[in-house]
Formats: sequence, C-alpha cells, structure tokens
Amino acid sequence: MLKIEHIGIAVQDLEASSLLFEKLLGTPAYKTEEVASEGVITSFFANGPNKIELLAATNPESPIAKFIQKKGEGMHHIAFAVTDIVAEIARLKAEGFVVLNETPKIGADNKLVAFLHPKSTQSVLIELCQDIK
Ligand SMILES: CC[C@@H](C(=O)O)C(=O)SCCNC(=O)CCNC(=O)[C@H](O)C(C)(C)COP(=O)(O)OP(=O)(O)OC[C@H]1O[C@@H](n2cnc3c(N)ncnc32)[C@H](O)[C@@H]1OP(=O)(O)O
Ligand SMILES: [Co+2]
Repeated sequence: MLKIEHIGIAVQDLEASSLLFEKLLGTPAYKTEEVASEGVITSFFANGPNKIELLAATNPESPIAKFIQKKGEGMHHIAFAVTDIVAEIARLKAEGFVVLNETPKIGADNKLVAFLHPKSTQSVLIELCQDIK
C-alpha cells in the first residue's frame, strides 16, 4: 500500500454536505462524478496532498443508502493507493482478508477499485485504488 488515497464519507444530501466541506476546507469540490455501478454520486475535495470523497446514494439499493439507514451519515471507508491492484488483492486474500470483488472495477476519479469486507478489517471498510493509465 502506497498511501491513503482518500477518505470516504457517506452523506444524505450531497449539495448541503459539499457546502459544509467547502466552508471547512476553504476550497470547493474539484470534481463531482456519478458512479452508476455503485449507486453513488461523489464529490472530491483536496486538502493538501489528501482527498476527501463525499458519497450520496442514487438509489435505495446503494451501499451508501444501506449504510446511512443502519449507521447514519459519517465515515464510510478508507481508500489506499496501490500500484498493482491484482497483486495486492492476491496478497491480502492470502493474508486472510475477505475481498469483496476479486476482479477490480471502475471507480471514481479514474481508478480501478476493490473492497475488503469490514468484518475482516476491524469494522472499517477498506478500498484499494489503482490509477488507470
Ligand atoms: C465511487 C466509487 C468508489 C470510489 O471510487 O471511491 C467508492 O468509494 S464506492 C463506495 C460504495 N461502495 C461500496 O461500499 C462497495 C463495497 N461495499 C459493499 O459491498 C457492502 O456495502 C458491504 C460492506 C458488503 C455491506 O453490504 P451488506 O452486507 O449488503 O450490508 P449490510 O448493511 O447487511 O452490512 C453487513 C455488515 O457490515 C457493516 N457495514 C456495512 N458497511 C460498512 C462500512 N462502510 N463500514 C463498516 N461496517 C459496514 C454493517 O453495519 C453490517 O454489520 P452488522 O450490522 O454488525 O452485521
Ligand atoms: Co471511495
């Protein structure tokens, strides 16, 4: 794992939360993108070298809708940058982590992504991200 790529925060109202984070960080979102396969719309904020991803659900089956229904809004996942996502998935699987998608999928912000089940990572959902060249 290279570094934390972003922190994902589940929100009910993307517009209202984006305004709040704009005030907090002193800078607007640099990108808003829908990822239909995940049932989410995301807004990204830069903070120095770090990124925060706000995620709102676009349908009731979205992982974000289910998460908010169970736990309320808040920290949803930590994403780590990796150079070789396929190798990292194999390594983590061999270490006993539960990989939710063994075939990487297209995420937001030009990345291939995979997730580890929070039950295998001390109740924190982990995302792996590799840049798409
Ligand atoms: C925009 C694309 C991408 C990016 O490029 O950055 C994203 O970030 S997309 C983010 C949204 N997508 C995902 O989260 C995909 C991976 N998640 C999943 O596959 C599912 O959410 C899940 C983690 C497998 C849970 O789904 P499911 O089992 O159907 O839901 P339950 O509600 O029954 O949860 C079971 C269990 O897990 C706990 N849980 C769920 N989500 C989280 C979470 N984010 N962090 C910690 N714990 C989580 C949930 O509370 C349940 O626990 P118990 O109640 O104790 O059983
Ligand atoms: Co994410």
